[in-house]
Amino acid sequence: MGAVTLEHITKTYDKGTVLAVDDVSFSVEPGELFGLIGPDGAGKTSIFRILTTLLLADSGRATVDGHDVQQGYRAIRSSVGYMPGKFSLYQDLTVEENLNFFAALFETTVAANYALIKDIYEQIEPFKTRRAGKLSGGMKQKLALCCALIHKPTVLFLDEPTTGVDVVSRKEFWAMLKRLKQQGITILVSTPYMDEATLCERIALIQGGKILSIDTPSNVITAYPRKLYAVKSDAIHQLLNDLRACQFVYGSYAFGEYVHVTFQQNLPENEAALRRYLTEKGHTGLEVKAISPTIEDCFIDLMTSAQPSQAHGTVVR
Ligand SMILES: Nc1ncnc2c1ncn2[C@@H]1O[C@H](COP(=O)(O)OP(=O)(O)OP(=O)(O)O)[C@@H](O)[C@H]1O
Repeated sequence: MGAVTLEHITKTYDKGTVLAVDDVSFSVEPGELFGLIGPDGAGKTSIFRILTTLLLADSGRATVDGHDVQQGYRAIRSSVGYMPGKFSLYQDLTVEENLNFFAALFETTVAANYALIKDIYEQIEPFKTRRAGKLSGGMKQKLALCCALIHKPTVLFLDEPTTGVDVVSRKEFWAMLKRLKQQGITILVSTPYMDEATLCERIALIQGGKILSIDTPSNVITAYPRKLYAVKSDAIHQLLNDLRACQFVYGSYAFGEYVHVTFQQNLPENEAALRRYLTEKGHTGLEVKAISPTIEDCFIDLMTSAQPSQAHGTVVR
């Protein structure tokens, strides 16, 4: 049995008018580092709250560590670690006091489980007498992770742990997760950052409460069904408009300094035809090159397959 299983979980809010989680099923294997990847409002927090027994699903069944989220909620609460998306520690308590508090809550001590948090705690130890509210984003995140780990959980739920954290701290954080995984902890992590997807062993891409794909990041990329091009010209806004109006273009969206473009059909003559079309439209400084898709491109393709009207979206990085 998976360390975490969801079968047809559905969750609505506001008397059924807001569908937050739509018939979601997946399982996470013991010891796996599994990512739930999707934009704001996709349903990630709702799923985490259901799995950590803080929220009841409308329908479906879910288990964590073999315990049903409804009948076995006590067992789940004592065996999982949860780091919510919003900073949830006591701002007025010091680093040390927060840690001791969470240890006491689980009837253990910091000393008893120090080995598990040592690597992470050593980085914030110089600030152990500082109030949590006065820590930087990266340090708050490390303290929250220590508190989530202090009772040696078997499954760790991390809801958007790197949101609002600087790039260096994000990198360090993922390195910490890898080390935790090596200790046999199952980790379910959510993130809106598509580039973090490749750091997970398997990912579920989620949008509008629905799972679009579940696989390893490399399989998700291999399954990308189209040839993808990066296009640039001196007039990027005009370029977006012209691509949108082009009959043989399927999708186009801004991606950094380029526009990513796919075609209605994967034909060898597409590239030359696009160059001709854009030159006739008066574009200068034109660059058209075939590229490999990223997870973000895969996400956009899966999303537009579900809703073709969104083929010409705008992604700003
Ligand atoms: N308590 C609530 N009442 C009404 N609607 C809610 C509530 N909580 C979440 N929602 C709605 O449910 C949908 C899914 O929200 P959820 O927080 O689960 O997504 P998320 O992927 O975690 O996004 P975010 O990072 O923005 O929290 C959104 O449309 C959200 O507005």
